[in-house]
Amino acid sequence: MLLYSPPKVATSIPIIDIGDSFGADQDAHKRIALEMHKACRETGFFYVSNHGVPSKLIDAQFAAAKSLFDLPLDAKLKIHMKKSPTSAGYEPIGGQTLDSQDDTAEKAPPDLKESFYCGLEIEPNDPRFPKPLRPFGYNQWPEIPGLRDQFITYYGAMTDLGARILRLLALSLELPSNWFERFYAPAAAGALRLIKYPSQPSDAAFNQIGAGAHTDWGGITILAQDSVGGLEVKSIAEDWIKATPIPGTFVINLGDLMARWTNGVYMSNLHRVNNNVSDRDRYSIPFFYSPFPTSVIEAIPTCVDEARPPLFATCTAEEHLNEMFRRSYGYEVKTA
Ligand SMILES: O=C(O)CCC(=O)C(=O)O
Ligand SMILES: [Fe+2]
Repeated sequence: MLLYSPPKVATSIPIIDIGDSFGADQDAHKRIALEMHKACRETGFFYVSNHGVPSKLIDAQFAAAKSLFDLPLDAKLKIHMKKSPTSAGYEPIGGQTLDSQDDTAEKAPPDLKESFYCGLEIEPNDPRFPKPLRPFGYNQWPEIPGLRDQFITYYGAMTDLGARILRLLALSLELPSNWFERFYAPAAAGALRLIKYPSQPSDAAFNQIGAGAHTDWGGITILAQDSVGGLEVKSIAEDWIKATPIPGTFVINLGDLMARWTNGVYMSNLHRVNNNVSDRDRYSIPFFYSPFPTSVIEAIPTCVDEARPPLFATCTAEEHLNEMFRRSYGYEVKTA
């Protein structure tokens, strides 16, 4: 059983080298898992280095992002996410208010960002998806040569890395390394997102920033960010810590479903993006690696005991994600 002790105040986000997870030495896997365990209790954020994703592939994904956002607005609006039954596509500036998770709080202004989502590219008659299901298929691609192939390759690299990190997280919770796999079958729910944050204008509304404070909703997030900076993470002492860009790393953070699985032992932490420090646009590429929508999420055995009864009600992955989508976009996803 994992003994619950109060988390420490973190002043920085650790860099965890996961290179040894590619080798066979199980003790090395456990050492990495222990580092993750600490980070997940302190902030729910860590960087990974030696992750195995080629820098060329990441650079090409940023180039693809730039070419997409450089399209004229009318070309982007033709692939608006509201036109896809799985909400894959383009989100214009002001389309989402991430600081909206508390349904009862005063509404924050919408985010100063534009974005694009794609899900898993599927064949038309894939028996796993008889009806539209987020985030599977119904992707809308802009007319940019090679863009779809680039996305599919990057998406594949992200699902491989996501599965690797989940195996380490399972070890970090004293579970067999394949423990999470059943929840990611018959397919992992991976949502690949591109975001462009304009430099915040001086006439932005009070409290209007690139992305308002929010937690991520799903399993884990794998974030590639450019060199501009602006991502900030809440510490337990209620300070905001900068997740400064570090070349060769991804930022990993845990979503709400991981907090539910771990009965709150691991943190799904608040974060926000503030692009008021530079006069440059900022680009980022989050990949949300979540369980299959119908997976039932409840506290895992190593995180519950008499002194720490389950904190969250049981839910399906889809119920939680759809509710959070509704709060931040102001409409319901109409998938099966
Ligand atoms: O752009 C970033 O650095 C973070 C984006 C983010 O938090 C999100 O899309 O959930
Ligand atoms: Fe986020």
